[in-house]
Amino acid sequence: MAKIKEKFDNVFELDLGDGIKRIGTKSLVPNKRVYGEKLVNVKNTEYRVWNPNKSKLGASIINGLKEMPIKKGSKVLYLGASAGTTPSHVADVAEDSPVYAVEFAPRIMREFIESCEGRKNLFPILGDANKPEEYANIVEKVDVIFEDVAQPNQAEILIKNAKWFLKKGGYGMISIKARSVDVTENPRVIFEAQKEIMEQNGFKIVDAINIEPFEKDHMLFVGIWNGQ
Ligand SMILES: C[S@@+](CC[C@H](N)C(=O)[O-])C[C@H]1O[C@@H](n2cnc3c(N)ncnc32)[C@H](O)[C@@H]1O
Repeated sequence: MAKIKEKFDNVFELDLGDGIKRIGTKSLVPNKRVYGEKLVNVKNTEYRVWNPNKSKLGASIINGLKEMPIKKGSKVLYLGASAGTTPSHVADVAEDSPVYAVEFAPRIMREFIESCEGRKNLFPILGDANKPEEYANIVEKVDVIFEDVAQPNQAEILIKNAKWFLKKGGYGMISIKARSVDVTENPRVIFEAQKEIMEQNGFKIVDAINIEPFEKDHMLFVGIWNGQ
């Protein structure tokens, strides 16, 4: 019999009795898988197992994220939605609050739109995260910006979007892929440099998680926005 414990708001530790550490979110759309994830029923509630190999946010939670800024009721701007793996879990956590999810590749966007079916709080936006002004007519002020775009200017994209959309005291969460910045440089040097860009532009970094072994040379930073 599976056991369940709430780790963070709307994020659950699932014990399926096999000794493997798993987390999950309540299925907002029961019986619907987004990326082939396992569905587990406990006491008449269905949970989707959050696969850390396919989600950097999932990996960060397994690897010891201190606090989860995305909670029930958080308004979220998600940059780099891809086909919706992590955005779907974020939408489960936010529950009845909007998650605006930006993706710039039209082919992936079509898959993402399918995964949004039935999810009343997940809003797909075809757009370039470098140009927040282009979706400013859709997105409102948010509590959290989550970014996973794997681009050379990752930190700058977060700052640009924070200036438009992040509430003062809100959180920026960013997955930094060292190889997208510079394949030849030592990843630690890149992480420090990206962190410094955030600190010099209005973020106070409060958490930093290395997400190996799930993803090589990736860090997740969490920062509080001072509002500029
Ligand atoms: C690593 S994948 C994201 C995976 C996704 N966050 C998840 O966990 O399910 C990065 C995505 O960011 C998108 N992307 C890259 N640059 C972007 C930009 N400037 N604006 C919007 N999307 C972008 C890519 O097309 C790709 O789908």
